[in-house]
Amino acid sequence: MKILLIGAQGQVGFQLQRSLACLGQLHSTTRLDLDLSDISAIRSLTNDVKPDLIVNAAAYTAVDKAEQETELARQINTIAPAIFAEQAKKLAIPLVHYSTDYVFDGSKNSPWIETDVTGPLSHYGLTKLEGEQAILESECDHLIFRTSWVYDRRGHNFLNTMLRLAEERDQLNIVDDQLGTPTWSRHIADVTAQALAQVNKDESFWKRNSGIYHLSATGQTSWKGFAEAIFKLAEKDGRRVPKVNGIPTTDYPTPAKRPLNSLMDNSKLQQHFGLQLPDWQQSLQWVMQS
Ligand SMILES: NC(=O)C1=CN([C@@H]2O[C@H](COP(=O)(O)OP(=O)(O)OC[C@H]3O[C@@H](n4cnc5c(N)ncnc54)[C@H](OP(=O)(O)O)[C@@H]3O)[C@@H](O)[C@H]2O)C=CC1
Ligand SMILES: Cc1cn([C@H]2C[C@H](O)[C@@H](COP(=O)(O)OP(=O)(O)O[C@H]3O[C@@H](C)C(=O)[C@@H](O)[C@H]3O)O2)c(=O)[nH]c1=O
Ligand SMILES: [Mg+2]
Repeated sequence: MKILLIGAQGQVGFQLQRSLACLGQLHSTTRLDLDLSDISAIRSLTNDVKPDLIVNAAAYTAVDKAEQETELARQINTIAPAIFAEQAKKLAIPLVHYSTDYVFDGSKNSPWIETDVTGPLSHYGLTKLEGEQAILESECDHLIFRTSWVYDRRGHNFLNTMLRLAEERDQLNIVDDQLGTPTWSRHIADVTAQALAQVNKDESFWKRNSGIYHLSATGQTSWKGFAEAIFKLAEKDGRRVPKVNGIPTTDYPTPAKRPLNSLMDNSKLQQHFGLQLPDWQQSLQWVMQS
């Protein structure tokens, strides 16, 4: 099997290079090989590579900047996935894609399920939602994993922001009324590979399983709770850590609005693939020790 992996230098894409390696021959691209704002380049690359599967881990993920760079965010998060889906349908191959908790408005009092009504608060969330919709409308075989609060040792993420700020500041004000679940990019990649490993055993795999899946770690916290867990582990490691003050979202104005409740119910993932992620604190410990 030949797998075309897009976004191989991102948090999830980088881990996918490792996780997908045993499933087949990988053709990985980064921004240098394929600029996703170039529609004709997307079409010619997929036609040239002739993959058996496309995995798109690229995205415009700068949530606040997306409020300004609206058109670029739309090109990467909506148009590019639409073209991949169109190509997948044309070549009769499946597409794996990732989306976000930010498609929701955060108003629910319990974890979000896949069929809940969406209502993005930010332009990033809107463009990601429209990317999902384009894939569904294309009617290609697909898996869309909606994940949340992704972090890793490398890349732009909350963990690395906190470790950087710890060097610079004695105190940090962190919002404590946005709830969610930090999810290690390695586990997103592992779930992707383990779900795909089930394809060959099941002739009706795509017919039965095409759709959206929530995919986050187990447990829940706030951004303040995430920061405190990071600093607890960093302190054990002998690093200097700042004092963390909890603040409401209203005291931390940002260009993009974020959902108050980002919690995701992962039952559908368990039901279809028998897969689940460990508790977020366990994963954070592994990441910090690595
Ligand atoms: N990060 C998070 O917290 C969350 C992410 N997700 C979703 O998960 C998926 C993976 O995200 P994650 O790995 O964190 O994202 P990253 O931001 O780490 O990686 C995204 C990759 O996309 C690439 N990219 C951006 N624009 C272009 C372009 N014009 N042409 C080619 N490549 C481009 C980036 O390249 P470059 O490095 O050169 O900019 C980067 O390597 C995405 O669909 C995202 O929306 C969902 C929930 C949470
Ligand atoms: C740096 C900092 C952030 N915050 C708040 C702002 C925000 O509400 C929250 C998280 O900030 P960040 O900008 O790191 O996170 P953000 O970019 O909103 O993270 C999101 O990224 C996209 C791609 C997703 O899909 C989401 O799942 C989510 O992971 O923490 C503080 O309260 N204090 C601080 O010092
Ligand atoms: Mg961010």
